[in-house]
Parts: sequence; structure tokens; C-alpha cells
Amino acid sequence: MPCLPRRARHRSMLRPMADADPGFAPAKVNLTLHVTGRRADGYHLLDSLVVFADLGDRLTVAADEALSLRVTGPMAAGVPTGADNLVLRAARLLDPEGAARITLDKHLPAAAGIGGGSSDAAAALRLLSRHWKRPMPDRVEALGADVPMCLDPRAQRVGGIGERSMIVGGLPELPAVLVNPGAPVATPAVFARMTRRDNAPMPPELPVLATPGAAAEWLAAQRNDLEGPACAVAPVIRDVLDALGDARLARMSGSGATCFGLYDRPDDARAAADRIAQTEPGWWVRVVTLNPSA
Ligand SMILES: C[C@@](CO)(OP(=O)(O)O)[C@H](O)COP(=O)(O)OP(=O)(O)OC[C@H]1O[C@@H](n2ccc(N)nc2=O)[C@H](O)[C@@H]1O
Ligand SMILES: Nc1ncnc2c1ncn2[C@@H]1O[C@H](COP(=O)(O)OP(=O)(O)O)[C@@H](O)[C@H]1O
Repeated sequence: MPCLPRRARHRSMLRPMADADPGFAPAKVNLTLHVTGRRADGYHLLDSLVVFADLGDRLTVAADEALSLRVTGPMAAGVPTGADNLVLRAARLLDPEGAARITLDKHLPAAAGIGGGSSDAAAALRLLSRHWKRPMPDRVEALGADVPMCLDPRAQRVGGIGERSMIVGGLPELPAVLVNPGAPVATPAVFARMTRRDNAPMPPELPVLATPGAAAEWLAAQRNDLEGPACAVAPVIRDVLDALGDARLARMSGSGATCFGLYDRPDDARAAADRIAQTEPGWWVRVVTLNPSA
């Protein structure tokens, strides 16, 4: 596999793309997640290749005299609606006095390793900074380690505890299936289960991967170091990975429990999703394109 220099841009913090759809909060998928160390404050150092999906939550804002949030949509159940919702926390970080009527239409499962809450927070920051004409706050990572990477939903290599990002090119669109078994998994519980925290990073230069097959082959030699600990917390994750056994690559995203399967063609992904949905009607199963408009 040639190791070519990639089109890359180093930034300590991502800024929203000028042409990003500001109210769309796409699912985040960690194609790799190498845990390479731990900071003195307990947070873990990561080396992760992150992409976003063409599936996500949707935020809208309207002028009003107070700040309010309504959560709707097929995955609204159980999502906090009060001040602890990341959308309201993002709004307050941007402007403690700001007023708006916000609607969050949930399509992603919560506490699922696909950054739904973080992506919602990033979308709230994008939308409300326009609506209120306020600059983006400096320390958005105060909302969560995943929030900075969600501000600019393009493929990126993430370092530090999640706050350092580098946009990467050379990845194709990836036909995929996302599967969540409906067991919420708490991120701190998974990190706490790790027995080894000084694991190897990815290679310094990522290769150019022209096709889904080439991407799956290279990714298979990388890892998600949280997969084993997450399976110990929620053993059903093993069943999900087994169900995705016909994929070119099956792996867990983030701290779980959502797993992704990569396929050569969208038709292959659709066939796998139909089969899994029939066998496990209680699971959340979606056909997606990862890294859309690559
Ligand atoms: C694991 C990842 C990988 O992308 O994704 P998810 O599973 O959440 O989607 C993220 O690092 C999660 O980011 P996020 O969910 O925003 O984390 P935070 O709210 O900041 O932290 C939740 C808890 O996770 C642990 N944590 C998080 C990030 C990190 N680099 N090291 C950690 O040890 C800490 O115990 C922290 O208290
Ligand atoms: N807008 C939101 N959507 C989903 N979860 C939210 C939201 N705001 C706050 N939360 C809380 O954040 C936690 C993490 O949710 P989420 O970001 O979806 O998962 P993960 O960190 O596993 O990717 C959940 O336990 C949930 O209670």
C-alpha cells in the first residue's frame, strides 16, 4: 500500500465549513480508535480516524423571547430535555442570555458511540452563532471531547483527547450499515475497563485509499481499543459484530454499542441490513454512506 502524503490541514480546533448544512447533526463514526496514553487528569489520549454519515439529527431555531428546547423524532425517548441537554449547554456557552425556540429532531440513538449529543451540540453552535450573530466560543471542548471534531463534519484524524484535528483526504465514500442493539453504554465505564492504555498509534502517514475494498483492507490492520472493554460492559456488542460478519470490515464505533459494517457496494449494505433487521427486529439498523461527497 503506498504511503503518500495526504491533503491535510493542521488545526488545534476545527471551525465550521462555510458550506456545511448548519442544522444537520450527522452521526460520527470512529473507523479506528487507538488509545495511546492517559493524561494526569484521567482523560485518555486518542489517535482516531473519524468520518461522518449521511444520517443524523436535525436542529431548527426560531426567534422567541426565551430559550427553549423541544425534542421530537423517532429516537427522542430518553433524551434529556432540560438544561443538561447538550443543545442547551451549547446555547448557554455561546450566550448565557440568548433566546430562541429550538427543535431537535432525533434520529440517532443516544449514548451509542456515534456522538449524537456531541453532533447536536456542534449543530447548535453553528446555527445559534448565525442566529445570534455571536462568534464561536473558544473552548467548545468544555461541552465534551467529541464536540470540536463535530463542528466540521469532514473526515479527520483526531488526536489529543479529541480536541486536535487534521482534515484528511484520500478516503472514498464508504457504503455501510450501522447497528445498535439498544443497550446504552456509558463512555466513562468503558474507559475504566481498559487494562492497557499505552497502545500503538496509527502509522504517521495514512495511505490514499481509492476504493471501499482498499479502505476496509487497510482499516482491518488498525483497531478500536475500546471494543474489548465495551464488550465486557455490554456483551451484546459481540452479537452485533457477529451479525455484521459478512461485511468487509465490522467494528465498533467510539465507546459503543453501535457497530458499523463496511461493504463494497450500497446494494451489499442494503442486503445485509435487511437480513439483520429480519433476524433482530428490536435492533436499530440503518444503511448509510460514510464520508459522503468524499
Ligand atoms: C469515546 C469517544 C471517541 O470519539 O466517543 P463516544 O463513544 O463518546 O461517541 C469520545 O472520545 C468521547 O467523547 P465525549 O463523549 O464527548 O466525551 P466527554 O463527554 O468529554 O467525556 C466523557 C467521559 O469519557 C472519558 N473520556 C473521554 C474522552 C477521552 N479522550 N478520554 C476519556 O477518558 C472520561 O471518563 C470522561 O469523563
Ligand atoms: N442532544 C442529546 N442527544 C443525545 N444525548 C444527549 C443529548 N444531550 C445530552 N445527552 C446525554 O449525553 C450522553 C451521551 O450521548 P451521545 O453523545 O449520544 O453518546 P456518545 O457519547 O456515546 O456518542 C447521553 O447519556 C445523554 O443522556
